[in-house]
Amino acid sequence: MSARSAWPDCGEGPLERNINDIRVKICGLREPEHVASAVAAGAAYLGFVFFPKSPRHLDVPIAAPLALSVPPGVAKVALTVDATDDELDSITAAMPIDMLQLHGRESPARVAEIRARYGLPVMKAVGVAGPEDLAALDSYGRVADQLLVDAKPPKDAVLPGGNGLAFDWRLVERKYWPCPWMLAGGLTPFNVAEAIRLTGARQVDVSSGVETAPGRKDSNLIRAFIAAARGAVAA
Ligand SMILES: O=C(O)c1ccccc1NCC(=O)[C@H](O)[C@H](O)COP(=O)(O)O
Repeated sequence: MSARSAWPDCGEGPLERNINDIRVKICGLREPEHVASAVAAGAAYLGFVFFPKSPRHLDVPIAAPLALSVPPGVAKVALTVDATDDELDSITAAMPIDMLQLHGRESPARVAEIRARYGLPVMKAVGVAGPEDLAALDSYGRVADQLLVDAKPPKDAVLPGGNGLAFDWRLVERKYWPCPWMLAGGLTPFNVAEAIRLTGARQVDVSSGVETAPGRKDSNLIRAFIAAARGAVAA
């Protein structure tokens, strides 16, 4: 993947993909079985969470073999929250990572700094609850390789993401930013097609919606989500 190209090279992946396909990211994977299910079902990105307060958190020595098991063509995304350089160093030194997802309060300057330091594409998560949140997407869109347009967490939430909450998709209906973007927040196998149709998103991200309990992924739900997303037609 080139530095500013946010699109992983899917040409040599286990599944042939069309450039027009909806790209799916399954986030918060912890078990080899679920990594394999997501890959076989056609996920374009797999997310590994490095945030100790999360039920999806992975210690680096546990994450490394999982990341190494991912075939070429499927992007491995390391999700961190306001990580220090030391923390990012330890993740990137231990396993092959294709993209860094920043899910904290990283400033645009910090996004640019991380991008330069690691030479990896960076996806910045931005929480949306109302129209006042949209300006941040413009500013981060100028420094990040991708935007993750996610639901803003409730004020008392322990997690800054992965809360299974949706926002009003009409806020981002047919919006364009300076870089590619991914829709997230409360997506499930049952609503993802409607979310794609309404927003025009070409990429979607899910965590809670393919779980039976926080942190417990389910292969059937993963397959159902990917099939529903890739079957959706964004008008
Ligand atoms: O998933 C987590 O536990 C998590 C922890 C800390 C920061 C972000 C986290 N997840 C972010 C994601 O990428 C989720 O996929 C995204 O927020 C959507 O989550 P969900 O609404 O649960 O599908």
